[in-house]
Amino acid sequence: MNHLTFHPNKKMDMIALGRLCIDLNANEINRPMEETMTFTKYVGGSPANIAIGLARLGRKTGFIGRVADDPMGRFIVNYLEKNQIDTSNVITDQSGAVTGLAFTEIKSPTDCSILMYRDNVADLKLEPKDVSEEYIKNSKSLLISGTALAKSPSREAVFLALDYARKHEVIVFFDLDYRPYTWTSPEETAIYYNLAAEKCDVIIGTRDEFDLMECFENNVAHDDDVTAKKWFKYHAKIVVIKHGKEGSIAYTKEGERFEGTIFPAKVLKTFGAGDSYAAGFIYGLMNGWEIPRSMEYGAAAASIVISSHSSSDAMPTVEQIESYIHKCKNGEIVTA
Ligand SMILES: Nc1ncnc2c1ncn2[C@@H]1O[C@H](COP(=O)(O)OP(=O)(O)O)[C@@H](O)[C@H]1O
Ligand SMILES: O=C(O)C[C@@H](O)[C@H](O)C(=O)COP(=O)(O)O
Repeated sequence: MNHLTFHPNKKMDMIALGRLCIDLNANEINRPMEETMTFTKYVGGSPANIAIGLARLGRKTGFIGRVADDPMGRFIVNYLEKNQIDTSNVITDQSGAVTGLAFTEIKSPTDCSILMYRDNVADLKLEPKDVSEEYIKNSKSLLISGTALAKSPSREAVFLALDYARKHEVIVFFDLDYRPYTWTSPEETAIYYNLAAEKCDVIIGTRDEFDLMECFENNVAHDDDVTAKKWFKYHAKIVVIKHGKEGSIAYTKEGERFEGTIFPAKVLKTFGAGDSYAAGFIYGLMNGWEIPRSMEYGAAAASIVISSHSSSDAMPTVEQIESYIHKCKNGEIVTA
């Protein structure tokens, strides 16, 4: 069944909007931050990671965002360009804002945390005037991430991009990507997340993220079916609820429900799972695949990334995913 219709005659496959940051991932794994001495630098930020993931899979991808006018900002733009991501709509901020940093602590493969430095960050300085109607019109899809809704003017820029997408039949993916640091309160988050989600075709989030959005509702059982149904009254065609190593569940407006399993992984760290899952899943949908096959691709991409040191640089190619799935099905890769 064809759940999404991507416009066939558009130049770009996906434009991502929002956060372009730096991840500093601990080199000394299995240690708390207090004892971690060295880090490796990567491009980071959820929408950046997803765009890199989709570009690695061969899709034509672009970005709308702001970077700081500093060497970190230039590192990000160079990296996107090296990965064939169009940066014509990435603006260098001149307000003195800085690049957002995420230091990761890997205490154990299952106990990871992220320490974010996000005061006066360039990505949240994105303005409505930075969002080009023409650029969005020429893309088959738009990806927004929840963090870009955290503050003005980035918040207004997201809503303008959503209006342009609706006007020009651009499919919108919403990765909820909740990061508490930049929000004032859970209530504020819920209100803006709900307003944005009403306009999106595909909503992807963890159970915790949907719980946050439902803070004014009565879904005490945290029931995925209830969550998904709500969105089909609006614009959504597909809702995906992720459950970490328990896998994921996808719902469609037509009433289908698909359970996605996971692939084995030699887990180094858990972050990066969601972004790689989104890249693989979106790739499948854009190929016109059925939802279970798209979920399988997302889950395989996630297993590859959580078995690697980075979230962005480790994004796999089609060949890597195919080979991973093949090896798992042959029993050559098993959970560590
Ligand atoms: N420990 C794990 N082993 C294998 N796959 C995993 C593991 N954790 C997550 N995944 C995969 O990554 C997907 C997204 O992970 P999840 O943790 O739910 O998202 P997020 O990283 O956004 O919190 C899962 O649906 C699953 O396919
Ligand atoms: O999103 C960030 O700013 C940090 C990411 O780059 C980081 O790699 C990460 O946390 C990925 O998150 P996930 O894919 O949602 O697990």
